[in-house]
Amino acid sequence: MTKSRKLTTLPTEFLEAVPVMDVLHQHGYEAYFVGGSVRDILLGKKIHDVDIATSAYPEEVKQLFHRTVDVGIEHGTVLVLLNQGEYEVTTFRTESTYQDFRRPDQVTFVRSLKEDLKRRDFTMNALAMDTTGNIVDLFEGMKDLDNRCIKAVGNPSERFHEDALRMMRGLRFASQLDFEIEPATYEAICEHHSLLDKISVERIQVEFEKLLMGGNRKKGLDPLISSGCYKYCPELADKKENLIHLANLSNQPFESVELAWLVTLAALDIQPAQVKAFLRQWKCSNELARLMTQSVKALQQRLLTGWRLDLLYQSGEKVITLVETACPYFGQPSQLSESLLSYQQLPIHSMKDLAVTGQDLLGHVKQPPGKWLGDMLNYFEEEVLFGRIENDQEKLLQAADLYQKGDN
Ligand SMILES: Nc1ccn([C@@H]2O[C@H](COP(=O)(O)OP(=O)(O)OP(=O)(O)O)[C@@H](O)[C@H]2O)c(=O)n1
Repeated sequence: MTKSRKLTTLPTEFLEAVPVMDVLHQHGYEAYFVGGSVRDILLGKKIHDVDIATSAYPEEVKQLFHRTVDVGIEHGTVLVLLNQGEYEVTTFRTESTYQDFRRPDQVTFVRSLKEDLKRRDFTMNALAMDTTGNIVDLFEGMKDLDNRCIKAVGNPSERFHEDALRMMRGLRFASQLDFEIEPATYEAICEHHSLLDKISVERIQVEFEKLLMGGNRKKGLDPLISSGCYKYCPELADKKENLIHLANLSNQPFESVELAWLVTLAALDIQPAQVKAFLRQWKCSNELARLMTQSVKALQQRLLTGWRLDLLYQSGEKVITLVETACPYFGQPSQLSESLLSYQQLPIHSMKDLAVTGQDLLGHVKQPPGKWLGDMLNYFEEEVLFGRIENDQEKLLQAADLYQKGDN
């Protein structure tokens, strides 16, 4: 497929954007599809959004369309609203000086497609496609796609000095696309990994998660470790051995980001009490941190001794499902349906399921509300869960009398 220099049929995502490009053409400007969508369509993958690059300057783009939004005008990007769609149109540009290794210090708008493609990270990302499906391939991107190879455009050191994140992007593409990193590009990553020091955690996190979620994770993790890039990922600098362990687990793709983090945290031997601090360094959400704290704890126990009743109860279906799905990565078969059944068969699933409420107890015991009430409910919760008292109102009220007498 990638041998062809022309796509015979354009998918809808591209066709819908053609009217935008037609307007640009009618006014004498060039316009092409560029970036990830061109790469992905040539690989037969699903397209997210299409990016359009043009020789028109941002102000010129804005004059041609009734409805536009300045989404990143300093970098040349204007959002064009046409018919029912929204299209990012970016002026051809060069990015000359990158003093902070992050963002181009100086964007220069140019009229030449070649100049624009030449500043892009990898040859497979430096392809352009016109509205008829013709591929413009100035840097042998098609050959590299065919060879399943990630190769920097031009001099890799220059590309990584321009934006150090590109090294992490290269590793994540290796995992996502199941591609090899070309030797000179890999060597430059080894040489320049410390430039990642300047990159924000948020951007590294995005690439790391994509790497974990890729179809061939090992292909991204191995060079992440061997190149030294891992040292610039939060909290991983002294985790080389654990990362190797992670890379050598089953390479079965993760079906969710939560599962990816759970297996990663367990392989890295992060203890439940450390999970929150660890994920905070990664700028992950508090919600994920809470879920992972519970899940790491439950996974440890599941792998060691199997589920305990109280842990099933505290975990709930979401954590049980995650943990069971993680088990095969650590050499234990998943017992998802059995564990969910055990959970469903618990006598209660929360305190709300108790056959008595706080109000019932207040009415029965005839004591002003106080700490005793919470203690009693906690006691009943445990007794009912472990089957020592039946979840029946009458039985619980009798038990309340005994409890009051200190007879529990
Ligand atoms: N650090 C970067 C980021 C992006 N690009 C260029 O900008 C395009 C669009 O970038 P982006 O949307 O971030 O990534 P994609 O390559 O489209 O991949 P994906 O959508 O899978 O993240 C890339 O293809 C590449 O040509 C680049 O050269 N250097």
